[in-house]
Amino acid sequence: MKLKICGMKSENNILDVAEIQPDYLGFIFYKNSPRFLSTDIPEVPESIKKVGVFVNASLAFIVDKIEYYNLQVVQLHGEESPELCEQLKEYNVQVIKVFSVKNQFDFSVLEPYEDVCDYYLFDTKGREPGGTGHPFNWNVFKKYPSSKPYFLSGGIGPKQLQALLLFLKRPESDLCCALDLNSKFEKTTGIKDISLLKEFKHQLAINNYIH
Ligand SMILES: O=C(O)c1ccccc1N[C@@H]1O[C@H](COP(=O)(O)O)[C@@H](O)[C@H]1O
Repeated sequence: MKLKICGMKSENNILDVAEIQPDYLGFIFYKNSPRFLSTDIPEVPESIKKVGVFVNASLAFIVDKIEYYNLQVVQLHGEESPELCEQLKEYNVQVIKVFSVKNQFDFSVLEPYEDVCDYYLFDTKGREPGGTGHPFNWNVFKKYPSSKPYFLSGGIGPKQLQALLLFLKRPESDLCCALDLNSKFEKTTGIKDISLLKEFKHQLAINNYIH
C-alpha cells in the first residue's frame, strides 16, 4: 500500500513531511482551496513523486505547473474530460482522475477514462471539490468493475484506522493501491501534524500494509 500526503503549504512543513517518506506528496493548485500552494517546493528525495492537484484547470495552466515544479503526477479533481487526460499523457506524467462519491456511485462513469488515466481516486462528494474531511461509504467498492488500481481518499484520519484495517482485509480493497491523507492530519489548515502522520504510518506498518 502506498501513501500520499497532500495539501502542505509551507516549505518547512513539506520538508518535515518528506522525512516520513511517503510515496507521493500532493500540492494543491486550485485558487479557491485554503491549501493553495503559493511557495516553491523544496527539493525532496527522488523516491517521492510530486503530485499536482488541479480542479477544472486548462491544459496550459497544468503544463506550466508540471514544468515549473517538475511534477511527476497530476490529480484531476474536477470534471476534466477524457481528452484532457489523454493530452496530459504527452507530458510524461501519470494521471490520476478523481471521482466524488456520495452514498451510491454509478461506476459506469469510469468507462471513458479507462484507457486514458493511470489511476482513479475516490473522494467524498461535498460542496467544495476536495478536502471535505468526511469519509464516504467504502462498501461502494463491492461493485468496482475496473481492473485499474485506485487511491482511497476522503476524510481518512486516525479515527478511521480500525475501519480501514477491516476494509483492507476485504476483497473489494484488492485494487486499492494508495491511501490519501489530508485534512485529518493537520495542525492548522495546510500544516501537517508530523507525529499524527508518523503514528498512522507505523500502525499501517505493524499491520503489514506498508514497509
Ligand atoms: O484539500 C483541498 O483543499 C483540496 C481542494 C481542491 C481539490 C482537492 C483538495 N484536496 C484533496 O481532497 C482529498 C481528500 O481530502 P480530505 O482527506 O477529505 O481532507 C485529497 O485527495 C486531497 O488531494
